[in-house]
Amino acid sequence: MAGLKVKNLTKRFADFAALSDVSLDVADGEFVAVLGPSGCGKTTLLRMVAGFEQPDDGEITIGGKVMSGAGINVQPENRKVGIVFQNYALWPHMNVAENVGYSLRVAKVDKATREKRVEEALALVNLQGFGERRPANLSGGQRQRVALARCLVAAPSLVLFDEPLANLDVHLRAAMEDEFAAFHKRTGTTIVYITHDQAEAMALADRIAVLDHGRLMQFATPRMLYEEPANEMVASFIAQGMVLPAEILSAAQDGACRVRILGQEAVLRCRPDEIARADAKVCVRAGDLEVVEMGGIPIRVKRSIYRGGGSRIEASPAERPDIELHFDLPDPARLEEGTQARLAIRTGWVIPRAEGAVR
Ligand SMILES: Nc1ncnc2c1ncn2[C@@H]1O[C@H](COP(=O)(O)OP(=O)(O)OP(=O)(O)O)[C@@H](O)[C@H]1O
Repeated sequence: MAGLKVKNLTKRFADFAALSDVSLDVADGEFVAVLGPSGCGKTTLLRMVAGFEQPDDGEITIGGKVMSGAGINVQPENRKVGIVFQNYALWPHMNVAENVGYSLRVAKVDKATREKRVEEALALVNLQGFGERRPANLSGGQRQRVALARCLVAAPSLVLFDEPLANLDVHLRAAMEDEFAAFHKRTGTTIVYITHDQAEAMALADRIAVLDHGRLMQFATPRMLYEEPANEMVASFIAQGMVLPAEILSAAQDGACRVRILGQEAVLRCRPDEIARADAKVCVRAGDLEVVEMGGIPIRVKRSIYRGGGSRIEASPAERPDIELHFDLPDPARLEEGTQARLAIRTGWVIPRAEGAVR
């Protein structure tokens, strides 16, 4: 296995920058997800790591060896990078063992070694004994596991997953998430997992790199992204955070500061270097808001959506109809459309000053 270092990577298509100055350090054996909205540059990054595309600037190192960089361009087949695609494209006329062993046959590996390595690869994905089956007689999840075994048989030093679950139904996705997590634990393979599904990234990855418009917004653990987003993009992208204007009334003390938000004072978590300022933005989440009888922010309910066991309420501050708030109201409480209520902010995070800060 091997780590991956991406340094100041830039890729332009004509004068459009698909990736700008992206740096990532993936440790040996780490599971990293690359997450971002459509068109943010995920696939471009993956294609460059795999060697299908050359960067305009920057360097890619795998296992300590420079693969792309000034004057260097190691061919894809020599990078020892395995890729599992969304569209697993198994040969329908070959059985599972033949599919998995195909690259070894092309490389003229002898039959006995081939059979042993195919058996080992199938064992890694929990498909022992499936060698004789045809792809048509497998479930979608089993086919995806064959695709994984086919990539593992070449003993890659790094495995790239390109939205591998995008074609599967919800139940199968959950089961495959468990499979991938178990596979990673069992093998310690270094994994870079491309997805636009944040629940998937949160569930699987040790760390997540959030991309937007070709730039790295934040590279941190799932918990850190949720609790301490580095900028407004990450705050609103992860778990539908609400970004609200605020005034910081006191500098940070023990990781918190006093803040005025929509006329209400609250104590929020913040970076240790936070200072009093008028132009701040804070991130609050549905669970940070609570309906109160007195005080709080006066709101008007716009919509109530029943979610089983409670409702998701969408509302706006009475004084600021342009701002969208949402929170969950457990049964039996009800707040119908047009109702007025009051909301207290129990906690939240002061978004750091530096735009696009990366940690
Ligand atoms: N060969 C190309 N020529 C011109 N523009 C390209 C090319 N490949 C990608 N792009 C552009 O670069 C940007 C990033 O594309 P990329 O496929 O990396 O995004 P993505 O994050 O993988 O999106 P999605 O989740 O929709 O697959 C997009 O705006 C895309 O249109």
